[in-house]
Amino acid sequence: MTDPEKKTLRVALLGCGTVGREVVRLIESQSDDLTARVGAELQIAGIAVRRGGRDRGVDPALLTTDAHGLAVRDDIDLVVEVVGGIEPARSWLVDALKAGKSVVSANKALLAEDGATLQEAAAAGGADLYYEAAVAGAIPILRPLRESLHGDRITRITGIVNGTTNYILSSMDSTGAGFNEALDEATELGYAEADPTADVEGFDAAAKAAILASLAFHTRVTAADVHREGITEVTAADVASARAMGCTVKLLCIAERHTDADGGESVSVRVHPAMLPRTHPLASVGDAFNAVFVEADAAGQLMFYGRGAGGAPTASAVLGDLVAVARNRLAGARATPESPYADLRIRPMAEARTRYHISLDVSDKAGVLAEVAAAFARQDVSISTVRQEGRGDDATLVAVTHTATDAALAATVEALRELPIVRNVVSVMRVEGGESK
Ligand SMILES: NC(=O)C1=CN([C@@H]2O[C@H](COP(=O)(O)OP(=O)(O)OC[C@H]3O[C@@H](n4cnc5c(N)ncnc54)[C@H](OP(=O)(O)O)[C@@H]3O)[C@@H](O)[C@H]2O)C=CC1
Ligand SMILES: N[C@@H](CC=O)C(=O)O
Repeated sequence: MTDPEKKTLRVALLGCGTVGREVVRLIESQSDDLTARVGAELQIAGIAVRRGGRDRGVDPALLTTDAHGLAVRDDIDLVVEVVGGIEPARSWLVDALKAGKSVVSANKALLAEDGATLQEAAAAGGADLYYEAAVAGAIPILRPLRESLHGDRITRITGIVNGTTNYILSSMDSTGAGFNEALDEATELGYAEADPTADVEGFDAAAKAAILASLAFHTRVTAADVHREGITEVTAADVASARAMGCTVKLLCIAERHTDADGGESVSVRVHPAMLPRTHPLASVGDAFNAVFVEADAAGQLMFYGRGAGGAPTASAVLGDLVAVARNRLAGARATPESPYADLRIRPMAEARTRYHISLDVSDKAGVLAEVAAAFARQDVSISTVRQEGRGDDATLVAVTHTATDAALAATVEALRELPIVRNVVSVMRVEGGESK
């Protein structure tokens, strides 16, 4: 409950791990400044963790293992959730919001799976729900989409939104590090999720892609609507092959607005590794940095860049939201939530227009090229470049296509697998940039 005399807002912190610890540090170390910016003191009234009895460098009297009890306690004004996962976090936040507590969350998995339920609870409780930290760590991207670009029409978002996979791919590219070694480093640095499968299999990026697409296109996109591929199949040979083409491999999230044949609109949202020309603005985004490239009708192209993972960068975004919800609360106001009014059709991946880089082990005989080219032609897929590496039994053909539907490209790969002269389809990867759709 807001104390009008003392002007203190009481904060329940759910989670005290990589991000939570930094939230505590920032609130404590900037206490006076935050009080001046908010107009009231932000006081941490309790901290929920899973395992009690550990020294966490915080006042032990604040610790509890009853997150739900803390979130709905009468004296709590603001709830910060930095635990992660769907349940029990959803139940805690729904009950806190219905009880009128303003909520700040970094939980992209929950927001992408069931943001609608949280928004309904926020509306029922007349409370704020802010989640800037859920996408791209410290980078302010959700607020620009929700506010600054609200008068424009966004057509496309291309992003690197997972720090762990970008760290792994950048290390493989620049130092030749192995996949597992780089993943261990990313985990040690606090970038990876509690279960890093969420990072390397693309679930984390897909959740962020769903949140970005929902805000950019004013429609409901959930994680289940996002085509998702991770980076576990990316090999050192793929990275070297990309390098030979003047490209680098990145895990991209791509959200596009389309005009359908009947004049209506649809959106496609996908996450997959892709070869990107080194001249592309996203190609130079290394380490655990993230970047989001936004294209809009009037604004043109914008790029948002910064630290996308790690305790302190993420806590920076959490604190920004905390100040915003605290101010709203003092003003007796609530931010107008984004409406999914556009209700756009979600296009399946098969309809997306992409390009493929295909590497084949072939028998180096006369007519091989013609047979391979015919397989592409049967699917109406046009080849942009083709080159042969090696000779005889070691011959490899590398083909890069022009843009075609993903369905036609996938069918081409299946047809190539059936050709007797193709010993092995060594790798298939999409290519982004460098050609209009
Ligand atoms: N790390 C990052 O770079 C970023 C993380 N995020 C998101 O922020 C959230 C937190 O991430 P992070 O700090 O890395 O995660 P951690 O795993 O480091 O911390 C999670 C915290 O939640 C606590 N917790 C887990 N289950 C419960 C439970 N049932 N009841 C009470 N407390 C519980 C844990 O307690 P205990 O300490 O006892 O285990 C721990 O303190 C996630 O949603 C993540 O996706 C967003 C952007 C970046
Ligand atoms: N595991 C995530 C953390 C931030 O969202 C990542 O690597 O980007």
